[in-house]
Amino acid sequence: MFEIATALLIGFIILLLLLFLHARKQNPDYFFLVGKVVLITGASSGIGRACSFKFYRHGCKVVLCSRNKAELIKVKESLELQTTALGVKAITPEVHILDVSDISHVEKNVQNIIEASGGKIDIVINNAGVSYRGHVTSTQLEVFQKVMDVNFLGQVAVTKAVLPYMVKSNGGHIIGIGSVQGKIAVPHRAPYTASKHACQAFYDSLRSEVAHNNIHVSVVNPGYVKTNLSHSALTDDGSSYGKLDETTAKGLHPDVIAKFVVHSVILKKKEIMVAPFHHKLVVWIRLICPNLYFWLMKKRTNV
Ligand SMILES: NC(=O)C1=CN([C@@H]2O[C@H](COP(=O)(O)OP(=O)(O)OC[C@H]3O[C@@H](n4cnc5c(N)ncnc54)[C@H](OP(=O)(O)O)[C@@H]3O)[C@@H](O)[C@H]2O)C=CC1
Ligand SMILES: CCCCCCCCCCCCCCCC(=O)OCC(=O)COP(=O)(O)O
Repeated sequence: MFEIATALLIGFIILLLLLFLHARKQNPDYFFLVGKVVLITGASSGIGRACSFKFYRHGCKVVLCSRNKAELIKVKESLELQTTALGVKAITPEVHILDVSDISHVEKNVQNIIEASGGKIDIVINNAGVSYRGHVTSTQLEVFQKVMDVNFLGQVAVTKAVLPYMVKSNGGHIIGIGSVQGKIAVPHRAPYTASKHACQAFYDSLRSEVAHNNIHVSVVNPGYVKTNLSHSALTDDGSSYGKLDETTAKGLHPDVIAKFVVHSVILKKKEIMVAPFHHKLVVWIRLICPNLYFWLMKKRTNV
């Protein structure tokens, strides 16, 4: 009887210890971010803009990049009206024009941006992206090329530009903003979902290559988010779709995604999916029961 009670007590103490260690691991240390240099692509709108606010408020130096300088300046001005969290000193944001689809120049352009911001880079948020609405049969090949350039090769080129700096300083964090569509393909999104699947594979491959350099790689996969994404989506002939889809309008607030991006850095998460339960279920169905997934997707197809 005495031995059983002792064994139960020891078991209970071990359980408490494990719970304590787990809670410590999950407890975000926001001070970790203070003074870090964070480069954000697509910072003029939506998720990128929301990330700029979160990292700025945590005391980071945010380097805001996109093609639209006027919009970036507006983001910078709004940031400067903010107070920082944790009572830390704010660092003036920087604004730089960067077109991630200008593939042959992106590496050099990003290196110039890093040098102009002090020659140091701690965190990169590869967020710039464009979506698509159309049918494969009627879509010009140039549209596939454009979506892949912005969403995939753009992220690869920015990553390649920052890696030498991170290797040299023996640390860094690269975050790819993917999508649920990097896990499952849906109809009428062929180039978009292909680009997001490519990114997922790229980061999964890169993660193990750079781990020994103390460089962390996270992929954040959102479901629908209320941004301009459907508006600027490309169509079959390369023109913009120009509409706010109902799915987008009813999507999550970009701040929610930005909060998970911050957590992915602080908690060094390899992958986070920020989506409703039924989206996560379809990802599992694709793995476990592919024929059910094929049937579900056929039902979603407008022909
Ligand atoms: N909204 C959603 O439902 C979801 C979005 N995502 C992903 O989130 C990311 C951000 O999109 P989101 O905020 O929703 O959409 P927005 O359209 O609001 O923002 C897209 C951003 O990307 C920038 N961008 C587009 N093309 C280029 C380019 N060639 N070079 C540089 N920047 C570019 C735009 O800046 P500018 O025009 O100033 O250059 C803009 O800042 C994308 O990767 C998207 O795939 C993932 C899942 C769901
Ligand atoms: C047996 C039970 C099955 C439950 C079935 C539910 C069926 C729902 C299908 C859901 C498909 C998931 C789509 C997810 C799409 C998504 O969230 O993508 C995020 C984006 O990147 C959005 O970009 P877009 O340009 O497509 O707006």
